[in-house]
Amino acid sequence: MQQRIVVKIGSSSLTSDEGGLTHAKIEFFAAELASLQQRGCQVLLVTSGAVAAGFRRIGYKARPKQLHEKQAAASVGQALLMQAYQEAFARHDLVVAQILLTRSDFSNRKRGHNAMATIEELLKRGVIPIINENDTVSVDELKFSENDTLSALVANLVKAQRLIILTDTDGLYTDDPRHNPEATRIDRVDVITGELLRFAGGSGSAVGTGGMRSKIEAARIAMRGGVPVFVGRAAEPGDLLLATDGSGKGTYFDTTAGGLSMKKQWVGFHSLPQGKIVVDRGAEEALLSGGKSLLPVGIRELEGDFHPGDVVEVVNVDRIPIGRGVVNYASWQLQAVAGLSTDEVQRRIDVPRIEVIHRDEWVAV
Ligand SMILES: Nc1ncnc2c1ncn2[C@@H]1O[C@H](COP(=O)(O)OP(=O)(O)O)[C@@H](O)[C@H]1O
Ligand SMILES: N[C@@H](CCC(=O)OP(=O)(O)O)C(=O)O
Repeated sequence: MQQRIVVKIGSSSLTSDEGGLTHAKIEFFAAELASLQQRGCQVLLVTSGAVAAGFRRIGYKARPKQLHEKQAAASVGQALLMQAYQEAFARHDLVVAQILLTRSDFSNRKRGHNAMATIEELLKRGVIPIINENDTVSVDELKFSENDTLSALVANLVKAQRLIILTDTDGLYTDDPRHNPEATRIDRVDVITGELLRFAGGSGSAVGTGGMRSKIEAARIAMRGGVPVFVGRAAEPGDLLLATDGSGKGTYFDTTAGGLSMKKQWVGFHSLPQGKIVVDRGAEEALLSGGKSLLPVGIRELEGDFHPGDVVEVVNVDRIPIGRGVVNYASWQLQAVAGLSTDEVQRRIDVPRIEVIHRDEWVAV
């Protein structure tokens, strides 16, 4: 089977801090991706840069902050970005396709399936799908904002053999290397720990948004989907091939397990939770360490109006999210039996399954 590689390029690698595309960089990356394709890989590109490419053209002095301003800048910049990619890839006889996605395209299974079918067809025909968030229609509370998360969801969706996140630093350091010259690079990560997350700060440039923090979060999503990740830099010709082969300038996040099933990935990362359930310490332990299902007895409170089959977020008594799952109860039913023993629940209401969330439909975060 052909190797399938998703490459994500951040705004900081494509544009200048003052705004506007750096065409030499686009040409460099197009050549790098073309060499990967020539080697027989199927290549998908997740690109940022629409806002950064467009803001100066429409009169903003710096990257705008308000949502409607960013959307206006993105709608101008996205066209400029695609034009630049189209011209750069044409020099390598490659055709590109524009795919703009929102979070709801992943949460709605039919739309996700359609996007997937389109991408498969494009790959079959040797076309390079170029994916960005559909910035002009994304609403604030559901926005990806940075494209790191989007690239991880895409990598999981297409079952990529590797996700390569290219940025302006050569990997994850023990502190932001722009501010701390003593920081040292971490070459390999097997498990994403709290300490690792504390190393990672926000964006170091005037055009990037997520910083290293969102790259680690994205790596976590991809690793759970069974996709190994590289985060680093490609600055010299051949760097992308090196990154693909395991000797790139950056940090490798490895996976050992085969990854979650598509159903569990949907529950854990794509779905939009319709409510929230607060569980006590015993239930938290049963879900996280005991491999058990969630029963009504462990429920403290709930929020939201949900129905059987919806996904809800589960939080502990400190309100820290611990996972998500598919509920077997409507919120009004659960309200009536929260905290009660199984016998008591069965005396009071008639539900087809006693588990509030079955362990097969539960994903820890
Ligand atoms: N621990 C860290 N290691 C490496 N880079 C870090 C770290 N913490 C913060 N950063 C910053 O993250 C930046 C890359 O993120 P970002 O600006 O969002 O790039 P992109 O536009 O490529 O997504 C780096 O330039 C760096 O300043
Ligand atoms: N969709 C947006 C992404 C915004 C952004 O800055 O992302 P990133 O550079 O990946 O942190 C754009 O194209 O401008």
